Amino acid sequence: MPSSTHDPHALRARWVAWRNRVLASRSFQRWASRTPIVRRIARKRAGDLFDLVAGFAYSQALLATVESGLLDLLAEHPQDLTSIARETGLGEAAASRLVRAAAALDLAEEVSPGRWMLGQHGAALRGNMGAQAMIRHHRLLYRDLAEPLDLLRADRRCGTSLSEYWNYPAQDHDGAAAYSALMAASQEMVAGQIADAYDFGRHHALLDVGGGHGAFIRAIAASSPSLELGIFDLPHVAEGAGPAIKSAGLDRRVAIHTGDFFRDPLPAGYDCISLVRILHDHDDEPCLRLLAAIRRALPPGGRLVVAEPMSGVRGTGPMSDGYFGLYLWAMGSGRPRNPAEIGSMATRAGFANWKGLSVAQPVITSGIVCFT
Ligand SMILES: CC(C)=CCC/C(C)=C/CC/C(C)=C/C=C/C(C)=C/C=C/C=C(C)/C=C/C=C(C)/C=C/C=C(C)/C=C/CC(C)(C)O
Ligand SMILES: C[S@@+](CC[C@H](N)C(=O)[O-])C[C@H]1O[C@@H](n2cnc3c(N)ncnc32)[C@H](O)[C@@H]1O
Repeated sequence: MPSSTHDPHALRARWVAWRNRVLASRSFQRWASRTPIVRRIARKRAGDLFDLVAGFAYSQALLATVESGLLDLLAEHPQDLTSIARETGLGEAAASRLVRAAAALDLAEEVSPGRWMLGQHGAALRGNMGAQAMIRHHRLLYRDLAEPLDLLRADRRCGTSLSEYWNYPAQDHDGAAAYSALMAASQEMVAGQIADAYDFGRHHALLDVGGGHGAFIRAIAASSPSLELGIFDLPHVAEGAGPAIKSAGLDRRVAIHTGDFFRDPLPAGYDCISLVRILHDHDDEPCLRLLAAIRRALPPGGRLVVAEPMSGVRGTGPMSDGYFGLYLWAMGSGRPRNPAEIGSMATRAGFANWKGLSVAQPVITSGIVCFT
């Protein structure tokens, strides 16, 4: 639609159109690349665009780094190519190609000629088993994204690798165990962020709805020792929570409730309910039903804590819309939402108000708390 003089955004659109014509011009690009000061911005922009183009190759170099065992191998002592080749089961030429790619991505670092250790990204990733599990899991996502436009054109995204993997109600015991293990592996980083941002110790009892094998509840149990705890999940998932809860010595403190949160009432007696990485899986209408069920289960003064990656939060960059948007599309339901969208759904479902939580690493999760 052509911009009219009454359109309050017309000025911005005209500026963007002008700016983009300039940026697209080869002669402007050549001028900017040669000109002091501007040249720095031009290089940065060109590098950013190259990274966007090469992202898949970077991701696969990352996968090879994780799968080859390089993260452990380079952790403590410098290794030369002979030992890298031997330990990764690659030929020397291939090992050299891999470790150089890893170094280019800051996963590895050449500490003396021909000897390698972990780089800074490599060091952070080595301690993060959740991120490593996700890197392995991305095989399914990349399979679904091989023809992205076909995926976006499809009305119903059933039959994708991710829709089968996350088919919650229809999963058999093994399928539920696989996705619960993936979630549990990545839960440590999420729970740590939320426990630092919200004091669960102010409550008497916390119910984690969609709590899987209880990784979130186990983390909160450690930081809030007087809290009573519960998990609610589908029967074939919750049955897997028992052994983990027992081996953590929490079987007297954690109640396991089973049911379908879209059909069955949630248990009463909890003054706090958490939804960790649940709402973004579902479209708006089922989310509203779930939020209304949670509101009904909470007593006066009760609270709901929602934790998941959210869009529009400073520090998240392209993570939410650029990654989770496509991930959830391939999964066949849900979407990333910003804190205000989730808060407004909660108020439509009967909550009085909400506020955002200040989370240290919003690339891992954001959070809001909703008040009855
Ligand atoms: C001390 C010295 C030498 C220098 C100091 C310099 C300094 C301050 C360095 C910073 C060090 C530091 C604190 C690093 C921290 C790094 C962190 C926290 C890195 C975290 C990385 C997290 C990653 C990569 C997480 C990835 C998560 C993914 C991909 C999650 C995917 C989740 C999915 C697909 C969930 C699916 C569930 C569903 C179905 C959508 O509901
Ligand atoms: C993405 S996982 C998140 C698990 C956990 N909260 C976490 O962050 O690691 C979604 C969880 O919701 C559960 N779930 C999905 N649909 C459900 C339903 N209709 N009723 C009860 N639980 C359900 C799944 O079994 C799974 O444990």
